[in-house]
Amino acid sequence: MLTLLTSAQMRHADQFTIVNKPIASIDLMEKAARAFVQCFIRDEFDAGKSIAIFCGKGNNGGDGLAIAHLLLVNGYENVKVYIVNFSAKQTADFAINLQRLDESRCKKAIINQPADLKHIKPDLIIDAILGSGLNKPLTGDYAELARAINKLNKKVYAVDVPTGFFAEGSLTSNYNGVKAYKTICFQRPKINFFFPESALATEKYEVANIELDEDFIQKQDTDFYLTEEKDIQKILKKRKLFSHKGTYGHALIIAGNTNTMGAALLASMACLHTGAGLTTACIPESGLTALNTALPEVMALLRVEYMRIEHPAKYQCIAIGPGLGIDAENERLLESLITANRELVIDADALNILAERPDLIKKLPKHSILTPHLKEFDRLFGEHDTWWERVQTAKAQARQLQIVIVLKNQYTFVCLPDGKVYINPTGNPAMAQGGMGDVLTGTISGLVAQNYPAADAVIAGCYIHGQTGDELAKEQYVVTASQLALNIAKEIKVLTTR
Ligand SMILES: NC(=O)C1=CN([C@@H]2O[C@H](COP(=O)(O)OP(=O)(O)OC[C@H]3O[C@@H](n4cnc5c(N)ncnc54)[C@H](O)[C@@H]3O)[C@@H](O)[C@H]2O)[C@@H](O)CC1
Repeated sequence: MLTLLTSAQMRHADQFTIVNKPIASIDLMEKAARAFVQCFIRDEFDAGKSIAIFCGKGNNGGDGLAIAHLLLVNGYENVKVYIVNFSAKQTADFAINLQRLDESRCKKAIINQPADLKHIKPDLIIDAILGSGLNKPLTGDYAELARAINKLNKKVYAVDVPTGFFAEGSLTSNYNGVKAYKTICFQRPKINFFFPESALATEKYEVANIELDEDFIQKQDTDFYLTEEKDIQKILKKRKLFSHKGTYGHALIIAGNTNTMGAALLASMACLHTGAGLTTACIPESGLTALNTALPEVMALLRVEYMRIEHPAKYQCIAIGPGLGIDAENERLLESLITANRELVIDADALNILAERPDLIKKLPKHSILTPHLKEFDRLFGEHDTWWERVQTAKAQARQLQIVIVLKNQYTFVCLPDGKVYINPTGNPAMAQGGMGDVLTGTISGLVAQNYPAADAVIAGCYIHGQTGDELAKEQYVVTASQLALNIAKEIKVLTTR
């Protein structure tokens, strides 16, 4: 798990490295500039392009000056630095790099006001005006300058963070900073890169390693972690010799209705391909033929019969919700399962039923797993203006109710009962189609059935689900839910044998 740090924590990591490595602050800046240039050159190898580097007078600007020098050294002829002179304050490292640049043949100009930008027509822009030192929203000349840079409509590479972008905390939808094509940030991604509103500030990001003290960084107290492939490899177990279907658990998927039987099929299919020993789908009678035809390995239990079962102890996992419908009978069923105090995987319509029954939310069995998307989440826990606020609520509810909340998005937030948030890095827009959530529920259920603890099942389930989609998207414009379900077993094999 990669710890994700706030800007203040990153500053501590910088300082710790400077004192303990030891390395002079100016040399660390040089290292950052080198790391940036290495990434930049990989993308933009045409040394003939004209590059405008906008530098503030803090350390972000200091990086920009060092980058200018290194680009010249690397044969980029048309580099020009624009010093943004809106404040008299400058840092010591900025001053040293300015002196170094004065001694080189780099072209330089001063921007005293945003209007000075009028006649600039570069091919590329590097934004090093304000970095992680941002302490208030952009106003006045800075906001004006950001607007003018955006109006140039050029490819912008941001150093560490785009000017005006807060690395953590609530992001508003009226972002007024520099809009970057790519942000090359140092050592760690910023927490806010995983929040949807960041799309207004940067299309993508790349992390450049500047050799800060990793031990120190990993030990920082944080609520945010980024899941890595090696974490999943540690979680997943190989199939055992002499094992049989009973070894891998029995999952009950309560899903589907007259017009939504597909959801039950998709969740059951994913559960099967994730490796549950037995999968039973609890469905309405109208879905029997479909189930028996499409998924011969899955057993059927008619919903009316299930109503009579009082002790669902024979299942290692019970999932409820995909395509379920929100009628009174399903509400009674959900209530009886919650009252039986068995941990559940709760999705889709079961979440919608819960949203109408706050009394049931309070009684949710500990270690239950909720998998809402944005709208389902807000129905459950109230409207939120920003994703940051939404994730704060998810963290608080997961802790208070001692449940796992899987807040689904491009980067899914897995909120655990201990208050920690694990951000899932896999998945892609080709997966944005109906049925994907049903497949995720089935994947998580398959792992719970195999006796993985709730947190492991969810962290691994989200990763496998996204990774399977990423592999398919390499060759496809869109990935359908059933294709994804069918490919899960292949991806788990890759993860357990790599
Ligand atoms: N040794 C270090 O600390 C390292 C720092 N690095 C760079 O340093 C950056 C951080 O540098 P700084 O802390 O000097 O800060 P910045 O260069 O981001 O900002 C400079 C100053 O701008 C002012 N400011 C903040 N918000 C403003 C606003 N809305 N309008 C106008 N002025 C505003 C603040 O007073 C701040 O000190 C990182 O993003 C990174 O690029 C890298 O060189 C790696 C090493």
